[in-house]
Amino acid sequence: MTADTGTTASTVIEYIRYRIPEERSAEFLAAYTRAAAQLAASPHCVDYELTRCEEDFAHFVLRITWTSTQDHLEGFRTSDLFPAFLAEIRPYIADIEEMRHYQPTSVRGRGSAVPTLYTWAGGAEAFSRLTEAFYAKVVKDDLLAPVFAGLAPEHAEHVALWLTEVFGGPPAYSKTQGGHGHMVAKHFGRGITEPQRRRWVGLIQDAADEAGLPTDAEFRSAFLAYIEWGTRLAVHFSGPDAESPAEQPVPLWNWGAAPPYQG
Ligand code: HEM
Repeated sequence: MTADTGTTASTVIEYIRYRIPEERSAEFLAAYTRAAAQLAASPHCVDYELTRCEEDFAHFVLRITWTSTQDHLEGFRTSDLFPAFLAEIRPYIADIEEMRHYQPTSVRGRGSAVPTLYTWAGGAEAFSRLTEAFYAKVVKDDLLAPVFAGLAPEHAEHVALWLTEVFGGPPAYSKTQGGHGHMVAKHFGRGITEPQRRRWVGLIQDAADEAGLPTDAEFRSAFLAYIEWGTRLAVHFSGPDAESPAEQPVPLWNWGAAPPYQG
């Protein structure tokens, strides 16, 4: 899954370094503001950002993530968008100091400026409280009790470990139980219905309230997005057409469009 970064294995990052004399920097920025409309419209462009050096105002770096080098050179450059783009930036071509494509390496990640959903929720104890409250409801529920008949005593804690890992906590589920494929396989053949899925979604939200998980809009919307995604996968993989998925890492869920509010 690439939801975390919005990029795929073949994406490439182009860096263009400019040195623009102070007296031309305003027109340079204005030209790029217009040229950016062509990048924004290109299906080959993932994202772009023009930055200016704090220590030396003459230095600018434009970073463009392309879906691939070939898509940049043969897709964007031969597209209808390119002539308008080139017309804007042509006056600055002689000011380019470097223009090359860079491949990402495995050295990448996030710092801790934004807490993980796991930390925000209250850590491992919060997820244990959540699944305990949840399965206490499940075993009394008319639609779900039959699905979970003969539930293993460790089930609630396993699901807590899973959620802990998905929301950015320690990788305890994949270390002690298995990866995504292992978890998905637990749902094979169970024939989960849409009403049962809906009830699961409703009860886990009730359990989140009861277990004291944060109620802010940003956390709950990200939490619910995962629950929607996960329960819909569970229904799919419990059905007659399900095939074993290739083993893949546990999905790492993150904040949605709204980051946490830290007043
Ligand atoms: C976000 C949604 C879901 C998550 C994160 C989730 C998580 C898990 C995990 C981690 C396991 C394996 C537990 C273990 O290793 O012992 C499991 C098993 C199971 N899940 Fe889910 N699940 C989800 C949705 C559902 C839904 C919607 C249903 C049914 C309505 C369901 C029914 C079951 C059943 C019956 C098992 C097997 C329990 C057993 O081993 O006896 N799950 N689930």
